[in-house]
Amino acid sequence: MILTLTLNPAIDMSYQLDELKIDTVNRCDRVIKTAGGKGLNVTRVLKCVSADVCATGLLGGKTGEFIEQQLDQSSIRHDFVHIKGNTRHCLAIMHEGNQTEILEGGPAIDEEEAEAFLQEYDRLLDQASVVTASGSLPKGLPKSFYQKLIERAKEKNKKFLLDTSGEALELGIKAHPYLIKPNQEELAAIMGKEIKDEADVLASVKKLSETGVTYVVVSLGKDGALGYIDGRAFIAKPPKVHAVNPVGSGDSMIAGLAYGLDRGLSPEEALKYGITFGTLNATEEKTGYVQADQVEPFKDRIAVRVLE
Ligand SMILES: Nc1ncnc2c1ncn2[C@@H]1O[C@H](COP(=O)(O)OP(=O)(O)OP(=O)(O)O)[C@@H](O)[C@H]1O
Ligand SMILES: O=P(O)(O)OC[C@@]1(O)O[C@H](CO)[C@@H](O)[C@@H]1O
Repeated sequence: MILTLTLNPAIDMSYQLDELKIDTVNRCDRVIKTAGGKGLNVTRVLKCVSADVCATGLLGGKTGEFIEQQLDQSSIRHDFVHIKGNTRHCLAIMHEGNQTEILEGGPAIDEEEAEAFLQEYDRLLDQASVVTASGSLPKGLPKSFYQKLIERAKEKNKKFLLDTSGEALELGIKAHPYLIKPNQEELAAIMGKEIKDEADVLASVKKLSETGVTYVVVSLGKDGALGYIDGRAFIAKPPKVHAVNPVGSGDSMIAGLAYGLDRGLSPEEALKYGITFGTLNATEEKTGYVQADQVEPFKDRIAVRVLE
């Protein structure tokens, strides 16, 4: 079973506008509301391909109820800890080929809620083979929270895939997760330097792997991704597609990596699933969605180039 963690979920509101006008009224007829937050996007994509997946995290208020209803309607297994605060909304405005996002900070978590989550996590961990942890940490949880979750997963020999940024990522790396997936911008932030080309990416992933992360994947948007494991580097590139809504493509990539690793596939094959899910998601209007029948034919078209 793949266990997905969403500690700061959201109702994602996606608005499609021909033009975003500033300092005036914009009216929108094309609105999609989704049970979101990065980990729930991962979950939904895994459900699209009928993977054995369970979603957990922290949810509260009417917004939390809406998310649970959506998960029930999609027959997605979930086991969230209920909190006193209200789960947040996040806005993504698609306009003139751009993606403008406004993300609420979300509710604050108290000590009792954090402890309740840890107990639930330990119980679910026993049933999982792969764990994905995605997104920002809500207020109230220490920045070392993912680090703690990784340590617990490692004690039980579970593969932990961490997709976050900033201090939560830096501290998480100290616990040696199985996989991290920064994009180019996040990589530059962790390394504290500009990442201009493939050589910079390669030098950075080597440094990161020396810190004890087993598998480093750097996602490169429409150019695919670079993977580094056991001293081997490879770039996987998807064929060109018409992108409609790339929101959640990084999350879909995590879903594909988890899907491949859960099935015991090689890191290269798992990355091909990652790119397949990421790219197919970008071609859909819905966030965190792929069409199952497109997966295998698309995966066969992904080119992998070994760098060293
Ligand atoms: N515009 C696009 N066209 C085609 N494929 C895309 C596009 N954007 C993303 N992808 C696919 O999704 C994967 C992950 O995307 P990206 O590198 O943008 O991750 P990310 O920055 O974490 O994404 P996000 O935070 O928007 O979910 C890419 O490796 C690629 O396969
Ligand atoms: O605030 P976070 O947790 O970093 O990001 C939240 C978020 O922007 O990420 C997803 C897209 O990847 C959206 O579904 C969601 O709203």
